Amino acid sequence: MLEVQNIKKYYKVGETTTKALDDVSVAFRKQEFVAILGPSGSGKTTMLNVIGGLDQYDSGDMIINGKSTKTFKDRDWDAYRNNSIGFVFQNYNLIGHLGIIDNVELGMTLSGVSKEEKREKAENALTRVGLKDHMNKKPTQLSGGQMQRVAIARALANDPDILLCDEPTGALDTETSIQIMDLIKELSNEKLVVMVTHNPELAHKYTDRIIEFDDGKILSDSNPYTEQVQTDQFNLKQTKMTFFTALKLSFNNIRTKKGRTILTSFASSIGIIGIAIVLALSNGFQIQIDQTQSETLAQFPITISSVTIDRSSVGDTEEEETEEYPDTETVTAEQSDQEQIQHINNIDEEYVDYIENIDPGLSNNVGFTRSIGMNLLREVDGEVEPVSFSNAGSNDSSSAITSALSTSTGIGVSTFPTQLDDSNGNFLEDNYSLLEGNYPKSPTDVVLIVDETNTTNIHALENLGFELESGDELNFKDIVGTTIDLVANNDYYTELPTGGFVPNTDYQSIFDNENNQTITVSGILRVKESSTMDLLTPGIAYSNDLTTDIIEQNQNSAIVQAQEDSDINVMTGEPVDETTKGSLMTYLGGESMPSSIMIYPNNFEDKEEVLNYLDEYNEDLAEDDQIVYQDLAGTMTELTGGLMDAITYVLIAFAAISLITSMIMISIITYTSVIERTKEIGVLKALGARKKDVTRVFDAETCILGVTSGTLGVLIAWLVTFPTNYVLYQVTDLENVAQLNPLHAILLIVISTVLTMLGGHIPARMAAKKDAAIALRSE
Ligand SMILES: Nc1ncnc2c1ncn2[C@@H]1O[C@H](COP(=O)(O)OP(=O)(O)OP(=O)(O)O)[C@@H](O)[C@H]1O
Repeated sequence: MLEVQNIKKYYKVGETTTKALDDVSVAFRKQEFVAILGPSGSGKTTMLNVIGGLDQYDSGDMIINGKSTKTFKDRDWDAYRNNSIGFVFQNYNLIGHLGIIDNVELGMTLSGVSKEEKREKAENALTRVGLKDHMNKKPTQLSGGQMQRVAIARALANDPDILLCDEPTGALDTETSIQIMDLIKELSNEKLVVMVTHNPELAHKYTDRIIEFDDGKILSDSNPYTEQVQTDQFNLKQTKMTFFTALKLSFNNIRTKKGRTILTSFASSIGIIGIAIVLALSNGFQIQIDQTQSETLAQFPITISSVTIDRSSVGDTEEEETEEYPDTETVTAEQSDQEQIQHINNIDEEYVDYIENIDPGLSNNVGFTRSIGMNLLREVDGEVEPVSFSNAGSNDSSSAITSALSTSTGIGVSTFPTQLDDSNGNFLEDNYSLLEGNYPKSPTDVVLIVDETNTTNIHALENLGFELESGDELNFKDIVGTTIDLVANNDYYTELPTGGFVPNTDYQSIFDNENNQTITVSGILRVKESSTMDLLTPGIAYSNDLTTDIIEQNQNSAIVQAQEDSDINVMTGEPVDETTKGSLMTYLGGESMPSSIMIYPNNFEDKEEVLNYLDEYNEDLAEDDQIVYQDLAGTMTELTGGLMDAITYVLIAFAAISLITSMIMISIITYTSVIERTKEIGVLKALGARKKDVTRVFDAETCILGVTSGTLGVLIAWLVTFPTNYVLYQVTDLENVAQLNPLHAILLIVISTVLTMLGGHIPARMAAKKDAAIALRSE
């Protein structure tokens, strides 16, 4: 059945070598009761541990059912202990946090026996040792004798061939000892029982065979046996503990130290709480910022002006190292910084076409600004007078600033955007409600824009010929239907014999000209409350088509032709430079290209694609030919977004420090737990647990701790968001700023679990490496 041949087991500590087993050879029968007797330190326990596969011999061989164990790997030894061996120890070695039945089932749990079978076998074993009525107790609720019975039941439960008992009655009184010995004697009728004892009397009374040990050698053997050659096939069923079993085992253990677990989880959740709150706040702030941005910034279009600033070139200009306060007698001529970053966009027909081809799904509205002068006349109270669609007062300098602002921001314009796709909504109808009259139907229909309080610019009305004081109220009907004559350049300007031009001042006669087009104020529009595109400045607004029509009509007019050929202002006779001439030509309608283009993306998200589309145009162009656009909203978003990100990262970094601290703490706690559970590790190993299984038990424990602390952290952080939001609402009027993203919450729990498991894994590995024999000897 079992035979050891020339087994040696030496322990080397420092200089001294202890020969615990010194060339021991002995064979055991399949069924007998063997006592190993000997003085303390003679090697009895070592012999038992070697036979039981808890300790490995240095040299020699052990043969089980004819099979040599020389080639045994760790997992074979684990399986051997689990399948073939039952251990009974002097001090019982029950696992305190498990119930009696769980202790008995443990070996079977390790080998993956089904729940029902396990329970049945455990109950049978407990019945056999006479503990049927105590099955539901905890080990601590039993007497010493009863505990040893549980240990015997545990050893029996998996029905091993060999029962190894190390001084099973050593801790018991005489009467209880007798009961236990009777029980073991009974078991020896069906199994090989090897019992280590100090007590020769007990050995002689109960056992069939006495082997005496001294100094690691066999002194005598009362009933030697020579093993016949066995042909039995020796098969081992590998043990395997599932992670779930490990979890259950650890959960039971953790349950016995609730207070410590709660405190640990809370302490290690602080890092998670910190990160979760930072994330919740930054998430909420970002949502607020994004909302505000997409609401308010959507109206900031992408602007393309003929003269613009090339931001990308800021800082590009090569600053030569120039000496300060030099002694030279020369002056260096250099362009100003502004000039260096100024970029002239050559907006030509090709580019305008390119813009008009933007996917209407991305941006359906494009505004073109053409600073053109219109020759307008209106009959007021029987008298014809010149009027204009301008908001400028008679001596108003602010209008220049407003118009400069509107060309760069796209807000406060008078030309409503052109729709790229007519079938898809209508800019005016979507954003402005009609108070009176009609939405414009033709290019010659203009509208009066009023703000939320039905107020419009007084100059807009004055310039149309209405006589008003500030604060006066005008009936809708007095405005809607007003007609204005638009006069062509050729009819409006008179050529002087000198070649100069002057506006004809006989308004009545030009007014009666049949060539004139009639412009009608078709309606009064007010911006809708829901509108995110409040672009038009209060006053008269007209379509881009009207300006292009006027340009078409006037492009070949006499005054335009004359101005084109001349370097003096044909109206004033003053000499003009290129730029002034350019704006003069534009004013007279001689320039058909817009001075600026504003693209209004449909929403904040589509803007990126529009920008890509614009970038594509520039791809193969030389730097000077590129069209540079301004994206004011983008610049602002980058600023705020970047700032928010930076703040978030810094705060998370701080919170992460506490996460690392808690990770270290968990390692220490796991380490303590490993020390505390050393005995348990020994027992698990004696029952056949693999290294992996032991690691698993502790990994499972840290896993539970990680999940608990992560969940606790997220839960606390979530609860904290309520008072935080309340306070923030009181202080800033912003609602629900702190919002814990569920995805972040889950991620944090996962991070907490992974980190704590990482922190606990090293102590867990240490536990697995513990020598089973040493672990069992520990107190
Ligand atoms: N892990 C170890 N490291 C070093 N020496 C050890 C180790 N384990 C046992 N020994 C030594 O091996 C010898 C045999 O020890 P063992 O425990 O087998 O003796 P024993 O006969 O069972 O003694 P006792 O009856 O007191 O339990 C002893 O001298 C002991 O000091």
